[in-house]
Amino acid sequence: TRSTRPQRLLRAVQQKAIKGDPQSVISAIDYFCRHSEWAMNVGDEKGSILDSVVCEVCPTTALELGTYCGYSTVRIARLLPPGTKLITLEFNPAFAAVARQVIEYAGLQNKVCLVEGASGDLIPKMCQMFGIKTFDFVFIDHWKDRYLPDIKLLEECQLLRKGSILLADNVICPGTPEYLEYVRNSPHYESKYFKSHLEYTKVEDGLEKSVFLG
Ligand SMILES: O=C(NCCCCc1cc2ccncc2s1)c1cc(-c2ccc(F)cc2)cc(O)c1O
Ligand SMILES: [Mg+2]
Repeated sequence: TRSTRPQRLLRAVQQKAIKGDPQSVISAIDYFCRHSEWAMNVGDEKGSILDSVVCEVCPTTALELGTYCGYSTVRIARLLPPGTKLITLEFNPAFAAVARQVIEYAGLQNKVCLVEGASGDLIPKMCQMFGIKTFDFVFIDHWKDRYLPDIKLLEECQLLRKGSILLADNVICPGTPEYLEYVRNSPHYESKYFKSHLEYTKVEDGLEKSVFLG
């Protein structure tokens, strides 16, 4: 049977990147997506904004909603000091299977815990599954209509603390209007928009960074 796009992306990593070198994995995926097939990774332009926020926060506990092929997982995990854990949730088993191999190729499997399932089911189990009290950093990049319900769920489960940072992808394209309206008008968040472009295109998109004020 024909291969899938995530499988072709993984093959590009295995053929072009250096095992154990996260930067070469990132570059191989970006090259594949620019020159062979577009894929919905956060990409290099928004990816460097993601990098700067992760470096500023220096999280000890981090959550990613939406793993896909593991591109942003590798971007985040490569910046985390030893002893920190990135938990990443993926709904689609085929995406998760590819992401595990991409993360392992980058040599970051010891810093990442990939959990398969729906965010709405898994978020309430974070404490019992991982003993996580609160997340310092959350990268939101899954179903666009789940952004708002899932941050409300994070609040309800008391998984956010004063100063927790949320960084949301695609707030313009495909767009998350209800989420934006909420974090920009809620007294519980201080929000800032980082203008950029949809990965590998000239279409406007951006990241919204929101600090939970408690
Ligand atoms: O849908 C996108 N991303 C989510 C995939 C959904 C995967 C999920 C993970 C998970 C984990 C736990 N619970 C539930 C879920 S659901 C997405 C789409 C575009 C795009 C932009 C323009 C286009 F023309 C076409 C696509 C660009 C992007 O950067 C994206 O991130
Ligand atoms: Mg995205």
